[in-house]
Amino acid sequence: MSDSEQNPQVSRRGLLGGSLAVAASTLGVGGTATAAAATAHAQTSQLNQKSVPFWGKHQGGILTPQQTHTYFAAFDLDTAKRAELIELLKRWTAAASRMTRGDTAQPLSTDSEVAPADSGEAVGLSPARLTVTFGFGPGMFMRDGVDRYGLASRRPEALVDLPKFNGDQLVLERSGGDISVQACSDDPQVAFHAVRQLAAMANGIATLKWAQTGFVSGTTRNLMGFKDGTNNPSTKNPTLMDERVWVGKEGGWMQGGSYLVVRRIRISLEHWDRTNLGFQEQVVGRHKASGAPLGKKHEFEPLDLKATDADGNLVIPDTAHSRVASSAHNDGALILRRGYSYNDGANFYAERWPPWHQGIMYDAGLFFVAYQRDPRSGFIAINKTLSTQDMMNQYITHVGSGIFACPPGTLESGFVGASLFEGLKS
Ligand SMILES: C=CC1=C(C)c2cc3[nH]c(cc4nc(cc5[nH]c(cc1n2)c(C)c5CCC(=O)O)C(CCC(=O)O)=C4C)c(C)c3C=C
Ligand SMILES: [Fe+2]
Repeated sequence: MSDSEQNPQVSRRGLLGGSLAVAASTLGVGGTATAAAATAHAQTSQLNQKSVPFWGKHQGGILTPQQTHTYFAAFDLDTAKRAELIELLKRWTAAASRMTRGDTAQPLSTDSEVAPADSGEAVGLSPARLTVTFGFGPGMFMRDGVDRYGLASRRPEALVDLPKFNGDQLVLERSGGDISVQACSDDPQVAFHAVRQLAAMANGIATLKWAQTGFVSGTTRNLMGFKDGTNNPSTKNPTLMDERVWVGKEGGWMQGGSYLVVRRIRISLEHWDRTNLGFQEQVVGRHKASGAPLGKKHEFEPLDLKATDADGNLVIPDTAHSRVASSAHNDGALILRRGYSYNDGANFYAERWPPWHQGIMYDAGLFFVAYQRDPRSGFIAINKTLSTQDMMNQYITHVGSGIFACPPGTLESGFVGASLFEGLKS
């Protein structure tokens, strides 16, 4: 978390919006209802106008309370020159710091003979808690056996290539990437704007490989209708975050950073929606309405993995998702999940076997996002178990994937990832 992240500041535009709203309520002409509405508006504005500081010990967007929208992008590097890569990271740092405080990506000129340095769709909008989180994929260190930037010796041991998991149906066009950029904001237009500007500024050095949008509701229910994220480790516990999310001294230049694993997981909503409520709850291991573990009343009660019913059967089935993913079932593995639902429309399908069904299938599911100190004892350990034991596998398919080393946060004098290049011979 950036140092001042727990105390987000109201941006310049936020102050303006808030004070205008307060002024409206003071001038209030229509009695209490109008005043109350204006106050409510002022409060909403205050909330939406908040900006999350960009500079700090850790990158924003990891422990930041989850924003409602994401625009994730993976880039491939085209340049063969380290200096150009560094130049890109410097440009991106400056632009991201500007945009997170509600500014344009680059200063605008009034010269009508040149294309605007910012596309402009976020002008006048609040940053809405925009964070931009950068990560480095394996291809930054070595691609096709070539050490393009003299960085191979700096590839962290923990940045492994993800193994193929049981049931994976990964699409290359939605997987991998040399650099990841994840913009999160409470305003989807702001999130897209941020990535769009960074992509434009990368011209000639890096190109967009794939992108994914996502959303989450205030109730935190995913597209299966279940509360998601309940049993996440608490981001309010700094000792736990240091143990499980932030890379420690062992990581060298990555100290203070974190490893990101993303998976585009398609959910067969048509199949799920025809599944009885009772079986849905068995699959997840939790009650649908309350989010409580099976056999319990409240969402945040701990899972009792040993509990049995009157017939001696496990209350939380041995293949229920919550059990199979739990720390207790995975040698203590723990990750910080920050996933988003995605909805990319619907596709026509035609089966080529009797009785030759045709129809429309949603392309929707979960854009799974997880941060951890070490993916080998985090995502990989848990997903090895899930991919072979989870009852939910009847309904989900992993179709996209990526792993990235997200460097520590940046000081105002530096740039994102600066520690990676320290002490390198030119
Ligand atoms: C490898 C890690 C995980 C993948 C992949 C994954 C996919 C996935 N999960 C849901 C919905 C839920 N997951 C829940 C809990 C949960 N999931 C994981 C890990 C992965 N999930 C963990 C570590 C946990 C916590 C387990 C525990 O200790 O209790 C839940 C229950 C509520 C919660 O705690 O968040 C839901 C619901 C979907 C739909 C999905 C793929 C599409
Ligand atoms: Fe899960």
